[in-house]
Amino acid sequence: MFAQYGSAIGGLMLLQAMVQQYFPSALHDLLERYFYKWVSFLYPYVEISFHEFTGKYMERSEAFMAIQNYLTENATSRAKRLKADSVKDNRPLILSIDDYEEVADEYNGVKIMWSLNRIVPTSTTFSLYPVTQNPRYYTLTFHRRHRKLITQSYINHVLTEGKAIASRNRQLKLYTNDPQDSMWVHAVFKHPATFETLAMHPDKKTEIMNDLTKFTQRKEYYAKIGKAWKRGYLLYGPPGTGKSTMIAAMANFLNYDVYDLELTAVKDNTELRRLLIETSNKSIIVIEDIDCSLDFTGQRKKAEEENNDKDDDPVKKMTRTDKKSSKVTLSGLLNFIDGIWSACGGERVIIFTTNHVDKLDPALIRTGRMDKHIEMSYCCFEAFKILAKNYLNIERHPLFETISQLFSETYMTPADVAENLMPKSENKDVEACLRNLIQELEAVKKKAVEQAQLEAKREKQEKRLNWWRETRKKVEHLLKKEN
Ligand SMILES: Nc1ncnc2c1ncn2[C@@H]1O[C@H](COP(=O)(O)OP(=O)(O)OP(=O)(O)O)[C@@H](O)[C@H]1O
Ligand SMILES: [Mg+2]
Repeated sequence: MFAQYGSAIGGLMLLQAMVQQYFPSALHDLLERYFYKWVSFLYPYVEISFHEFTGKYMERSEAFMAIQNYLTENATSRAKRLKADSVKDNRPLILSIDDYEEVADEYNGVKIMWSLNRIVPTSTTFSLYPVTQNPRYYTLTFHRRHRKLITQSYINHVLTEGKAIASRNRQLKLYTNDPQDSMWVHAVFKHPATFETLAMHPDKKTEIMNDLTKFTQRKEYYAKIGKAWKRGYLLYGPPGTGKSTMIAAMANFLNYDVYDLELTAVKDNTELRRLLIETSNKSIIVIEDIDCSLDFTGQRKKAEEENNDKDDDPVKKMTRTDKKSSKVTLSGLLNFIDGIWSACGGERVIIFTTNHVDKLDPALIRTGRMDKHIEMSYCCFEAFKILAKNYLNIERHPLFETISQLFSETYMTPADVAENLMPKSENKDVEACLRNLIQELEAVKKKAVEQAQLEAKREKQEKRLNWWRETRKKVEHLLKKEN
């Protein structure tokens, strides 16, 4: 049908060229007007082009990329000529429709044609296009009676779907700020941690996952209340309880890039602002160990540091110098977090981690700044079961009862539990690993009991000493009185 219409249009084109050459201009204008009426009468199809490069500086068009993703996923199975794109990092081969190929799509029962074409230059001129080949463009063809549906709904559907596919398939990146030139440098982010493998009570895990999902779906809500589309998490807990693992699991869950911001490498607030502005949408900004990163606690810490200056330990000295040379302030950081992203739009998660939540300035952790405080604590039996599944591929075992009892009596970090569950040699079986853990748990429990006894003894001695001191004071007082 398209071919028949095409030859009819070709005939009309020839006629138009003859008219231009042989008829006077007044008549030629009149005929041209009718020409377009005939064309639209004979060819009831509407065509829309989406070019690969657009704008003054010929940037790659987002719409073009979204359409490419959409067609690759939805329509390539129906295309006859496909192009295989080279891929890195063992990712699956990407098949997209080849140049000058057409594919049909259907939307609400309406047939739509897509074709991929290239612009053929009329003369050899200097090209602004960043590729040596002729730039491509997609043409969308549909019957004019569906104009409203296509322009108001279908195109939007293709672009949204295409962007979602890109976000699903994109390679996550891990950025870190380079202390030399204070720029973000990145590597591919490939951390195997997921919420499934994270050892934590399932209820707590579900709560965090729901919180993240709700956040990603609330674009309109944040716009309505006039707040930046961001969410702040404070992860706190002893070393080895999975704070960094949780960040990786969040990044994999949300499919967000991670920006690991090393505050001690940031010179001043201006630099901090630039780094924060340069972060992309859909990203997690991480500031680890905030209590060690900066002089967050203000005056209280200064006094402490003056005392510490007498300390000659070279490592401690170096960290102190780092802290002093960085002029980033607590208020600067908080203002940026609140201010910049209100203007930047885009969804961002900011995560602070600390081992000592009690040492943080209340201004930093007050509600509104950090939306959710997550305690990463010692391993419980529920969390152990996840580690046992990860490391030993078991869901139950007769020794679980003993282990459950021990977890209710003592503390061990998930990192230590994981370490003890790991088979140390080839011939170690599941039971040997579990017995190894039991032995370690018992040793920790014994140590804790001994520690507690020692503490109790010390407390008792202290009390006795105090009683003697008091009594001596009283006796001395009485003797003085009598004299
Ligand atoms: N909750 C957990 N679930 C699964 N693995 C864990 C968990 N916690 C710790 N691990 C294991 O222990 C290792 C260390 O944990 P991680 O680095 O996440 O601890 P952390 O809380 O960030 O410690 P730090 O305070 O020292 O930075 C991880 O590589 C992981 O294998
Ligand atoms: Mg960590």
